[in-house]
Amino acid sequence: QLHTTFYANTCPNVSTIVRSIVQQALQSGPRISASLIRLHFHDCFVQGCDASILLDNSSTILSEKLAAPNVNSTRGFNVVDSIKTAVESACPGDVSCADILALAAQSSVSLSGGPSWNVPLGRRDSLTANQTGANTSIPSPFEGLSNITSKFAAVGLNTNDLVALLGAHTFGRAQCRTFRNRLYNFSGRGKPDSTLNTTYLTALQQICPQNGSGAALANLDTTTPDSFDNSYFTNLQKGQGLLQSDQELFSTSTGAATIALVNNFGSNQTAFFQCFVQSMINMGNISPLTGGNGEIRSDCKKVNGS
Ligand code: HEM
Ligand SMILES: [Ca+2]
Ligand SMILES: [Ca+2]
Repeated sequence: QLHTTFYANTCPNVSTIVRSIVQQALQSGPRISASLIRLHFHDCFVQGCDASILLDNSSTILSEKLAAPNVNSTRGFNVVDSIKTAVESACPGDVSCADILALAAQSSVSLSGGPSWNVPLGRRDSLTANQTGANTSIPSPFEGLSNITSKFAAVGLNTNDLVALLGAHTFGRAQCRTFRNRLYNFSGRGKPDSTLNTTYLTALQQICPQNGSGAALANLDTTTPDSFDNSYFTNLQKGQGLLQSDQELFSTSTGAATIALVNNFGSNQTAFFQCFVQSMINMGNISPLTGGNGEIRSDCKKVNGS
C-alpha cells in the first residue's frame, strides 16, 4: 500500500525539491512537463510503476528506452537525474526513482495550470527492465479503441481512466510519423482521415509534407498547446484530435461510452480535473514494489552495484 505521508520522517521536503527542479527545467521551455508525465505513464504500463523505464542498456539490462514506443521519443531523463541528485543530497538513500517519476508527473501538471494533489508514495525500484513488455503493453496511436481499451484493462484501468488520462494530451508535442498516416492516404483509401477538421488538416499538412521529416513536431493540443486544461476534449468535438487514437474517443460508434465522457470533460473542466487526479492515482498504483522488494537505486539509470 502506498501512502501520501511515506517520506514524512525520512524526506519531508521531497515534493518541494521535485517541484523546484521541474520549475527550473520549465525556464528553458514549456515542453518538459509534458515529457515528464509521459515517462511515468510509460513506466507504469510495463512491470508497474517501478522506474524500469529509467534503466540504461547494459550487459544485463535490455533497456526499455530502446523499445519502439520510447526510442527517439521519450525525453526528460536528464531532468529526472537532476531531481535524483537534489533529492539524494537532502535525503541520501531514501527516495526511489519510481516515486520521483510520480512526483515529477504531479508537479508537471500543477505547474502547467492543472490540478494539484497529494501523491501516494512508497514505491521501490526494479532490478530488471522489460523491453518486450514495453513493445507490447504501451498502446500505439495507430491502434483501434478496442485494443487500447484492452491494454488499459490489462493494468486495471477502465474506460473512465482511459478518457481522463488521455486528457494529458492537452500539452506536449508529437512527431509527424505518429499521425501522418491520417493526412494523405488514410487506411490505403487515397484520402485523408474523414474525421479530421478540414482547416486543421491543411495546417497539419503544412507541418508534415508528404515526403518531409517524420520528426517534425506538432502540438498535441492545437488550442492551448502548453497549458493543462480541458481543451483536448473540446478539440475532439471539433475534429481536431491529433492522433488517430485521440480522435477515436469521440469519432467512434454512436452511443460509445467514450463520447459521453469527452462531452462531459469538454463542458466541465472541474469534472475533468477531478477524474484526472483519481485516474493518475489509479495509474500510479499499478503493481508497485513495496516492503522488501526491489531497492532504492542510487543512480536511476542503473541497478545498485552494477
Ligand atoms: C491510448 C493511449 C496513448 C497513446 C496511443 C499515446 C500516444 C502518444 C504519442 C504517439 C505521442 C507522441 C510521441 C512522439 O511523437 O514522439 C504521445 C505524446 C505524449 N503523451 Fe501519449 N499516448 C497515450 C496515452 C497517454 C497517457 C495516459 C498520458 C499521460 C497520462 C500521455 C501523455 C503524453 C504526453 C504529455 C505527450 C507529449 C510528450 C512530449 O511532448 O514530450 N499519453 N503520446
Ligand atoms: Ca515500469
Ligand atoms: Ca491545453
